[in-house]
Amino acid sequence: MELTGEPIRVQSIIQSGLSQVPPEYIQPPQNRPINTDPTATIPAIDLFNFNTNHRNSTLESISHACRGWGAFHVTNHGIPPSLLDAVRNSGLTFFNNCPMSEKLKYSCTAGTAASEGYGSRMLVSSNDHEVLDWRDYFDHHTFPLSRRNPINWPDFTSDYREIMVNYSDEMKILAQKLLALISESLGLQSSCIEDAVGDIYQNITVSYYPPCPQPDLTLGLQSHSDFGAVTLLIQDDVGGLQVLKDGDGGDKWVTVKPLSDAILVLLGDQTEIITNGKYRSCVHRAVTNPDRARLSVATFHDPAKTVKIFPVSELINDSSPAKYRGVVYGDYVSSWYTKGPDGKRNIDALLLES
Ligand SMILES: O=C(O)CCC(=O)C(=O)O
Ligand SMILES: [Fe+2]
Repeated sequence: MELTGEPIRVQSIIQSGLSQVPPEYIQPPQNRPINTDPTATIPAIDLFNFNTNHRNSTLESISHACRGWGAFHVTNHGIPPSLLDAVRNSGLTFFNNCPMSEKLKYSCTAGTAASEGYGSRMLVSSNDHEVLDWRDYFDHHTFPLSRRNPINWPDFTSDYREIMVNYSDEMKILAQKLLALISESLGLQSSCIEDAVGDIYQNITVSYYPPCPQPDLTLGLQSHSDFGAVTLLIQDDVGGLQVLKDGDGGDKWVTVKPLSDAILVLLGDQTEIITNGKYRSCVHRAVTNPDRARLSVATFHDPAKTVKIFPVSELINDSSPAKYRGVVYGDYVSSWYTKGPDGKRNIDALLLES
């Protein structure tokens, strides 16, 4: 999602045989991947295929995970493991086997935020101190259907587009079911959060993190929270995703250990606003390693750019006044692209005085 300049793919840097990362990928000391807590594990919630007999205990687990982490794994979610594998394999085959000259034909448009296609760098700015991510990605526009045009996606493997379409459909249904459970876990009508979001805009980003010769100095993806409603993420067995967890001894980074066939649910900033801060969006980042390329697939579910998001009235009262001012989603996204997260959660700009 780089907005300016000639794109450089991280994979081509590594293919050139460099033993040190170029200076623009070196993080300042305070952002380097230290301060990890090896003992903590993010919650895993068994959805029992949405069997209503388990609903109450599931709601309780969701409430707990959303308050404490803003992230949790789900198992028995109803998506066939073969589809998760097919998506991972299709992504890996594209990044590993498709020649760079072919991949570049899909380059996303420079100068346009979140444009569809093959790219690198998470964000931009006019800020000279910007540090780049050790990551390449492919972004797919998938919902509403008017945005979905599989002709823009790779066809390096003959079933790539079909698999992505299938995955997109399944993820949207799962996201809707999860938003219903998340609403109910707050005592709200099951449609509450989805009603606030409106028509779901879905993007699927396949991220590829090449091996990095200096993982202690770099980040695959800098610290951020996703700005939409909910992200569903799968990764391969390499590992490298970390979530920020608060605790008595201060904030610590916790590695999300790959859990076979599970899907990671990450709450985004709009869910934090809608729930008036009862549930927090999850701050996360990706670290690199020197040995193996890593792949993840993040499916974002967001409001339309024109929708105004604000805390739902049911969660506002005298003892819990509105915490955030309303924001037009498109304005929220543009402010992020203009300023970048810059160590501060973007959402904090919306905090009302209490
Ligand atoms: O690669 C990962 O695990 C994280 C990806 C991510 O956070 C994103 O694309 O927003
Ligand atoms: Fe993210």
